[in-house]
Amino acid sequence: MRLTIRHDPIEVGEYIGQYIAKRINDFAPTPERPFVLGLPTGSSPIPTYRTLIRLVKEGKLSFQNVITFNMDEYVGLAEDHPESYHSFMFRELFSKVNIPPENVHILDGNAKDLITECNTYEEKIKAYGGIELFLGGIGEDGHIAFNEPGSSLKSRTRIKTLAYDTILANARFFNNDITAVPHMALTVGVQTVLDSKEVVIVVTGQRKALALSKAIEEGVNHLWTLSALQTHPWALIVADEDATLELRVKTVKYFKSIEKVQEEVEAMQNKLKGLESVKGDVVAAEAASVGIASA
Ligand SMILES: N[C@@H]1[C@@H](O)[C@H](O)[C@@H](COP(=O)(O)O)O[C@@H]1O
Repeated sequence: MRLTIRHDPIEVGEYIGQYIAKRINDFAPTPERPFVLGLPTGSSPIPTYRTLIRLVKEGKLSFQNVITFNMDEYVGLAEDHPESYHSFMFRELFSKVNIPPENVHILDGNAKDLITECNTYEEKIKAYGGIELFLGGIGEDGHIAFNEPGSSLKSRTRIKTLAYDTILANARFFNNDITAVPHMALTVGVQTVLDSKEVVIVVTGQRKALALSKAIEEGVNHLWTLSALQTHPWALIVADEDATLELRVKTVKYFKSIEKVQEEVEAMQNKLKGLESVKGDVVAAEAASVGIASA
């Protein structure tokens, strides 16, 4: 697992937005081979979504061949309620990028048969060959998606009762009226997230500091479900300075030093690539001068 630290939520959003755009562009998705992206809601990913929207507007990124699967949705909240995750995603991202509506998948919290809805969701993900990159946030109690403390780390998409802390935390979106916050949700499971090829987690703000330390400085534990990420082969957490407040100085220094080394290695690789392409040009020019046609 890597931890990258940026100054504030805006810098975190810029970093993750650029990172995702690069992954999509390097993948070069086509209609036959789309890029499958998992997405979260919440306030934390908003700066990332703003970066993605800007990159699309600048012509540096396209969602034409991107398929999305959202993490979760409330049960029993009308789809057009301003706080439903359907409304959130449309407002914060989908209405502002060139994603075909049929490429978007969000759990239906009003489905007649919620269990079938969850099982079908898992099958749809599988049918696309799995998720390439899952972007996620965390709750203050360390939950990922709506996998509240005590969730099985092997869990899959299912119905979950929300923890009281989560209901309280989300009341800010419902005029601070906790009775208005749905008490149940459909959510992808911890294992659904772990099954994706790559996981990127955004953690910003002091509110998340304890959860971050529990997730990365202690063992894998179902009481802090994000900690399951320690078992993932390709995981990245991007945090702002405030979110690191509960981490040991040693942990922060360690991950910062790793990032520095990584940057040096990348700079060296780019330099070598540059040298190789210059070498390639020289060879091609020499070949042309002695009449060898290039293949
Ligand atoms: N189900 C969502 C999570 O996916 C999200 O990570 C969390 C944090 O939200 P915020 O980013 O607003 O703190 O909120 C909800 O619980």
